[in-house]
Order: sequence, then C-alpha cells, then structure tokens
Amino acid sequence: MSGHFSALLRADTPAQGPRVPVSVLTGFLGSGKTTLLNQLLASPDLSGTAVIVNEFGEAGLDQDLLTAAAPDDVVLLPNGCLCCAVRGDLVQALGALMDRPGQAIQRVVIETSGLAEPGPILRTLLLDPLLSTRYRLGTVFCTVDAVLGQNSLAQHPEALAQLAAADEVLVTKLDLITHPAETASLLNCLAQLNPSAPVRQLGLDGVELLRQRLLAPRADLAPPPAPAFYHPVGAPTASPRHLADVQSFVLLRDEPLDLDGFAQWLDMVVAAQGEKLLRFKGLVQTVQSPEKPLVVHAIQHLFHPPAYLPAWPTADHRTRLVFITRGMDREALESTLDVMARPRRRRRPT
Ligand SMILES: Nc1nc2c(ncn2[C@@H]2O[C@H](COP(=O)(O)OP(=O)(O)OP(=O)(O)O)[C@@H](O)[C@H]2O)c(=O)[nH]1
Repeated sequence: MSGHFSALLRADTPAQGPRVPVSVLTGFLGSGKTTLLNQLLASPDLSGTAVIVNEFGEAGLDQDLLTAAAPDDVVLLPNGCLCCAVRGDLVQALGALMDRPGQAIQRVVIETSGLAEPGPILRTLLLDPLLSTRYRLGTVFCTVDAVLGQNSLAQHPEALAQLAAADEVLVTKLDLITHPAETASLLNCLAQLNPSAPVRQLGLDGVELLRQRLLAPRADLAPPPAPAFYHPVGAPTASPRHLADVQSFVLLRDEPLDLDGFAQWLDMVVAAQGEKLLRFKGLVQTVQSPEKPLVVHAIQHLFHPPAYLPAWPTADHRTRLVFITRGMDREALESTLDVMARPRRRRRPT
C-alpha cells in the first residue's frame, strides 16, 4: 500500500512503542556540521544513530567524510536542498530506516544542507501523518562559524532562517579566534536574533554536552503551532526561491593532479572570483600521494588546513571538487584546472 490515502490510513494505527527522536543539525555552509557529527558518532554509546545527510549539489562528499559512522547508518539525500526538492525523499528515507531489518534505530540526526531553510523540514517531521506516529522531533541544533558567522548572517537569508529555527546554537571554530573580544559581537548578534536559544561555545565539553542531549533528548512534545516562518499547511513549498542564483557543480578528474599546480589553481580561483564562492570541498588524488585522498575545504574565501585521509573511503578514487557558488564560471574553472594541475611530465635528460 502506498500513496497519500494509505499513509493516512496507516497513521490511524496507534504507534508501536516509543517514538524515535529526530534531531536536526543545521548551520550555514562550512560551519562545522560534519566535523561535529564525526566527533559525536565516535562515541560508542551513540551506536544505533542513523544519519541522514543532505547536500546541495549533484555529488555529495559528506558521506565519505563521515568516517566515524557505520556506512549502513548513513543515508545520503543528494541533489537538492531538503527544504525544497527532496522533501518526499526525506519521508521515504525515514520510513525505510524504521522498516529496515537488524538493530533498531535509537535516534536519527538529519544534517541539512548548508543552504537549507529548516522550517519546511520541521513541518514535514511534525505534521506528516505517517512520520509523526513513529518519530518525534528532538532538538534543532544550529552551528555558527565564529569567524564567518556574522558575515553569513548578514549576507545570506538561509543562515538567518537556520538560526531562527534553532533550539540550541553551537558556535564552532573558536580556536581560530585570537582575541575573545572578537566573538563578543557575534554572541550579541546571536542573542538578539534568537533570544530563546542557548548559545554553546563549542570546546571539548561542548561536544560532550551535545552527546548527552542526543542520548536524552527533551520530552515527547505535542506538535507546537507552526511558527510564522513555516509555510502554511497545504501551501506550495516547492519553490526554491532562496536558491535561484546559487549553482552547484562538481569537477571530476580521473587522472591524479599535480599538488603544486592544484594549489596554485585554487589560490588563483579564490583571488579572482572569491566573492562568488560560497563553499568548496574536494577529495583530491594527487600525483604525489595517490593512495591518500587530500581533503580540502574553503568556506567563502577562507581555507581550512588541508588534510590527508589515511585511505580512500570507497573504490572511487577520482578527484571530486564540489563548488557551491553565486555566479562562478564553470568552464573557466575546468579549463584552468586542466592547464595548471595537469601532471608535469619529467623532461628526458638530453
Ligand atoms: N579550526 C577549526 N576548524 C573547524 C572546526 N569545525 C570545522 N572545521 C573545519 O571547517 C571545514 C568545514 O567543516 P565541515 O564540518 O565540513 O562543515 P559543514 O557545515 O559540514 O559543511 P557543509 O556540509 O558544506 O555545509 C573543515 O575543514 C573542518 O575541518 C573547528 O571547530 N575549528
């Protein structure tokens, strides 16, 4: 039986056992969601946690970067933003998780895309007749980057919507702040924009606190009335209005890239078009270390230190460079990458 009517019929059946909490981890592009989840999932007492990862773009990398999770416990919903194109997929994924054989799911964490507006996702979780008999909303966490967060809130309405939806705000990357005064203005801004959400400045104890919240989420709540930023029930929600000028694409390369050439190319890209770059992440196969993928992250114009994974997470060893941009020229990126990062041929001695 499938379809809307049968879903409603099944929803009349009393729920079997307690409902599984679904926490939502949102936060703007590159604010540290995957990093945080990896730290959390390394904890043995969080086994039984299923993770639904949504990425904006044609090819996600987060499932490969979530190294601490058991592969079967990660469901990837690529190619869109959970609040728009793939909401039906979310309902389906949650349904399938509940029905799957093996160890029962204890909790679910949804990592939204960094461009998702969480309101419609929360509405789906709370109001979908089938889901609400089996799942309940846990905590909505929002990560905010201590360095770039204030700028993102000012520039990107998606970041504001994410903050507004949060039950708890998690400030990440405090280690990159040299003077505590630098965060004062951000904290003030967060308190004004969402006064009801406690702000946690994430250090090691912050992750521990989060672990506790996932193990013992708040009590089973009746669905609250829809806040103003939710779409009214029945209204069309599929229009990705906020994403109209955002493009995502992935550059794939079968051949290993020259590391120095790749680094120069990336520097050039950021120098020339950095203001159009929202997010870049890549798994790179280099000529110098083909067996270990180099993980590269840039958030807007800011690079994080690149790191090598000990091994490729899957059999796919191709270089994958994921861009999320507002108006970057893909063709120019493709052609300059090929010129600058092409493996250098050794000259034969004459
Ligand atoms: N120094 C520092 N770097 C961090 C911290 N948290 C995350 N990062 C780095 O920030 C970059 C982006 O982190 P991710 O965890 O991928 O961010 P994300 O929010 O999942 O990114 P999207 O999925 O693209 O939205 C990576 O290079 C991380 O290593 C932190 O607390 N301190």
